[in-house]
Amino acid sequence: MTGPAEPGRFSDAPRGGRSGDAGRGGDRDRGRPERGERPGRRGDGPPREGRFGADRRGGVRRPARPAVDLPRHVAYQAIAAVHRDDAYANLVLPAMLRDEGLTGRDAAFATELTYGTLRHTGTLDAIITDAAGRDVQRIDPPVRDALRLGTYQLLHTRVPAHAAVSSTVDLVRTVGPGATGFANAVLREVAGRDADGWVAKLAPSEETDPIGHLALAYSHPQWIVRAFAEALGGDLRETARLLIEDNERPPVHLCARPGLADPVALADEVRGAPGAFSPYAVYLSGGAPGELAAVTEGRAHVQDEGSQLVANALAVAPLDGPDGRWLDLCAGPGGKAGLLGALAAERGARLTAVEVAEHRARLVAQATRGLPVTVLNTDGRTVGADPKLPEGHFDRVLVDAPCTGLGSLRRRPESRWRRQPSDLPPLTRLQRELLTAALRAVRPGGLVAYVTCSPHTVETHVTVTEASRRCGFPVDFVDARPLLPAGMPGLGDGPTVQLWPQRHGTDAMFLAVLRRG
Ligand SMILES: C[S@@+](CC[C@H](N)C(=O)[O-])C[C@H]1O[C@@H](n2cnc3c(N)ncnc32)[C@H](O)[C@@H]1O
Repeated sequence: MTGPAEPGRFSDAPRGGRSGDAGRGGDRDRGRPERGERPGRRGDGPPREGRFGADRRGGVRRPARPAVDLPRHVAYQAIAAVHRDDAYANLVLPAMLRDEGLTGRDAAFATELTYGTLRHTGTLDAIITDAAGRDVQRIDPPVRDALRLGTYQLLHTRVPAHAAVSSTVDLVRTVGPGATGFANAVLREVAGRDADGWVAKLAPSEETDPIGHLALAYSHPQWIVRAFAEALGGDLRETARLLIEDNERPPVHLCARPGLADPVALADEVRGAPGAFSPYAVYLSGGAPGELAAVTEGRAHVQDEGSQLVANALAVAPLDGPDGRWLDLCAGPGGKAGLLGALAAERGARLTAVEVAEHRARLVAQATRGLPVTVLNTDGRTVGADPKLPEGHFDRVLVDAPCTGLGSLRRRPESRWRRQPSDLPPLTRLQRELLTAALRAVRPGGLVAYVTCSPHTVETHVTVTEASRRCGFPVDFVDARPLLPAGMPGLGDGPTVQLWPQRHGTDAMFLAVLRRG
């Protein structure tokens, strides 16, 4: 799966880390408007007109209540929307930044606070519970979100402690009046240790409970840490490196569409750098990718390099016989269909792109405009029943299956806390059904690439093994490693491939290539 780029001008944004090492937020409080000079919010918040307001008793002017500065206010609103309305930060935050007119460093600061607070929520909650002497779940939700934001600033940015505390107390004054004393006391307690000090106090012992330790130290649910550790063969050091990557701002990659853009020229055009692995990748170092001319003109699209690699692997896998009918069985929103469609155009092939959700099918149509792609808004499991999806018809088939998305947690900051182990059974059933449909759709001798943006072995190895065993056709595994660029490190023993953020700088994409006998 390819997620939208993290909003804001990420070149300016301070990076959050486990310790205060990476934050550069401290500078932000120097040279910024005094609190109260800028209005905090529209409508129901402190007045926009300035630092002094009219005394309610009439006439006499006195200092107004300090307002919350706009970046923190926006971050708070985004975090509250995620928790209150089940919103997605990568959708609500850009809209809020736009509505409030936040750009440049202010937008980057609001983005860092929002994403950082959401990623670290589990550990922030454990710290707040300890500091407050009461379960964080018993704190009024608006005050709880304000405390999370304040605690994140204290432990993961270089915002000076006094600024983190006072701005959070100001925020609590507007969202939970009556709790300012409580918030002040909790934050002062939090400020008594740094992030490492809190981990030392609260995390289970590394020796007796290594999973519990990593979960608290790097703010992931334990079941996810366990799944990562299993997929990494029990290597807990590498698991820790992966968890650290999940807490970083993700890179933004472009895919220079083959035949439409040259990656080296595109890298010059966007002041990026050609990718390390994908022949089409360009790494961006800043800017708003959606606004680049190459993207608006359809010469390139935003796509994680790992997604490019797995789609390209299907296209380059050796195949005997006809090679003109390609199928993408789970196409929305169209990232891989965009790349496969451009490759199909070069090779005289045609791609059928299937997507069950209507709005996502429309996105696929947009993403593949001008390419030899037919979009079908239907269920991929109807292969054989839908005349447009005949059995044994296609030469190359991609199944980029719906999955937990555990391989792209860095792009979806709240996702790790929303996902549950109970999501796995219905997802893996659907994955098996879609892969079985793909094996029905491909002709004998044709190829199926099964891809997930999750390294969870239940969604990867178990699904592929079960589906290929039970599909009713002879199926061979093709070694996927030679289908990736020569010299790419860390691809394991094959025949499947697992990419990793901490090894390859990509999302954790899984790839299995199957040939129908
Ligand atoms: C992982 S995403 C695919 C990402 C896409 N390949 C890309 O690169 O942009 C999985 C997609 O499968 C779609 N989907 C889920 N169930 C489906 C089904 N039964 N048939 C077809 N598409 C389905 C989802 O709506 C979602 O858009």
